[in-house]
Amino acid sequence: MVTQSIPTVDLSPFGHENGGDEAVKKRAIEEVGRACSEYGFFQVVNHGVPLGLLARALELSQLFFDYPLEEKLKASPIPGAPPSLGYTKQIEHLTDNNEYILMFTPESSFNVYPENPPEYREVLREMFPHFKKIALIVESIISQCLGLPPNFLRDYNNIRTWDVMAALHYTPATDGDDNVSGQSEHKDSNCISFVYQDDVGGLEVNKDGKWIPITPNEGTLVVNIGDVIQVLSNDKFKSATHRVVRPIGKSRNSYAFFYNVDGEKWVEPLPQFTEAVGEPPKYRGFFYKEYALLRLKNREEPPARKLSYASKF
Ligand SMILES: O=C(O)CCC(=O)C(=O)O
Ligand SMILES: [Fe+2]
Repeated sequence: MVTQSIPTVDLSPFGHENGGDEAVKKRAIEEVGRACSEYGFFQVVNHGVPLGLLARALELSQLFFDYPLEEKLKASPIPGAPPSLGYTKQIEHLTDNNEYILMFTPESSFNVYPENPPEYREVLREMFPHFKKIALIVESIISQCLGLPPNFLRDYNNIRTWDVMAALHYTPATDGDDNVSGQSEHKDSNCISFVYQDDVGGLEVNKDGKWIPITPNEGTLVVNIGDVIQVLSNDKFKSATHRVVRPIGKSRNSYAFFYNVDGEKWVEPLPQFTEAVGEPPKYRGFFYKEYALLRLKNREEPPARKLSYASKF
């Protein structure tokens, strides 16, 4: 049996300030386009995020999450701060068994950092702008493979205050555990997500009803399309369903960067994928903050276009 895997794209030609081989770039853009319409997922190598930093960040996560709960709770979110920045452990009775630290851009005063290990705070702060940089590159590639100008999504989505980074930890499943879920199946509501996972594995993407495991590789970042791109592109690119399965006997650490749109942003299928090509919009428009709130409460899909005349279209 051939094991399916998601496509891997080399980003080295995009790292140059003044160019990079145009033909190689064009091929990479085509590959990303195929991956986004077939899988909603791909992997990138030569992404420019220093591998030493990623490795150190995973080590520090392991040290932090190994502390007693009491120590970890010292980094609890400030009550009322959006959206629970700092350390959170999923409530025991929930299906998903994970704990995490969330942070906004290092400039944000809402962030709550762990005091220990002492180096952790600086490493978390250092990681964020690297993810942001790679997100801008991938965003431009996605604009191009949607047939839009390279800066289209960047101009549409120019407020960076809703980007979120998560350091995630999954406790090991035990033999005979009837729940091995780390994160149950879901789609990401944001624009584009980036995941760096340790060598334990467990991230899986659903394609045509089958779960494809994403094999960890220390040089690789996983990229997936979120609901915002699915809606803007009127389903040209799909936000793929994925999940995390907890491996037996091994704890797992990962980092996720959720490249987002601002809460005040109005999101609806772009005319390029509707009027211009004679396709009806598949979604009605929404302010992103309303959708983000809805997704916090439940795991609904983007609001489908209602067929009644009373709807927006
Ligand atoms: O931990 C991972 O590998 C993926 C996390 C994820 O899918 C999410 O937080 O939305
Ligand atoms: Fe996700």
